[in-house]
Amino acid sequence: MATGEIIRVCGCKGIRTCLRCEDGTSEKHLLQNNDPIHYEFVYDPVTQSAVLEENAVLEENGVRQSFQFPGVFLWENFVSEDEERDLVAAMDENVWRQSQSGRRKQDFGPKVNFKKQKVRAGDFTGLPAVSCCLVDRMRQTPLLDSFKPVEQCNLDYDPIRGSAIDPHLDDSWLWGEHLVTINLLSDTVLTMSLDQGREDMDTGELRVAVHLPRRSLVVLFGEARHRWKHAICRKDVHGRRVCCTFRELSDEFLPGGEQDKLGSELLDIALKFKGTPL
Ligand SMILES: O=C(O)CCC(=O)C(=O)O
Ligand SMILES: [Fe+2]
Repeated sequence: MATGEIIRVCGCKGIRTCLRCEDGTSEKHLLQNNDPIHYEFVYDPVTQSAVLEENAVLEENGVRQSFQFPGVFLWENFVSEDEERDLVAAMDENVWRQSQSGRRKQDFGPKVNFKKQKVRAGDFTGLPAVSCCLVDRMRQTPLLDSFKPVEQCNLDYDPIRGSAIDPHLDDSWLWGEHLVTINLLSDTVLTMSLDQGREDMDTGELRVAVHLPRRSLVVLFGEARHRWKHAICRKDVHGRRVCCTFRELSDEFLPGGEQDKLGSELLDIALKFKGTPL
């Protein structure tokens, strides 16, 4: 080991931290407290709009009370309580690997190098057997009727580890239009954010809280997929939370695309549902 190299007890790298590596000697976590001006909205699934939170007195800054927020689809009670218990029990039979920001993960998907834009099957053995009926069920809604997941990533969040995921956009070179997540074991909030605000508002950051009930499924597509970043804030993890995110292929890997042969090989593996985590 090189002199001065820090031995970390967790999966964090670079600017990411969790409660285990914020030991008081690192000042990196202070970065997380520099909270610039932002405006808080709440997503209303009935009107599919973002509504300014109560008590917010922001109108004098030219901030609107609400705006349409397309690209979020919420399916409450997607899994039953019994299914939730069985799904998590099946996941816990497999190893959880340490990941960044206090998360743990299990991956079922092809071997990808996003920087070099290279993908191959590698050791991928397919999505897990327990997901077969979940995928059949999600395809019953028109939005997902042709959804073919090629990757599943399970994440485990725990308030004791300070688990979170920073605001980010998912890759769109390999992954397609719909990001589908099943939220298990506790309610949480998916925080959507737009750094520059909207043209018809002033310049502060905008945040829209999408409340995710336990056992619900959420789909991000359109603007909510490509323009708005998404995050799970540490303050919104109240108990153990496990989620399963399913991703489909982008057009480049679908019939007629430049890499359609590779795409169909990967889908053949994925949809046999015989996978074990990588
Ligand atoms: O935990 C979640 O619901 C979101 C996870 C996520 O955004 C990701 O894995 O890219
Ligand atoms: Fe994401």
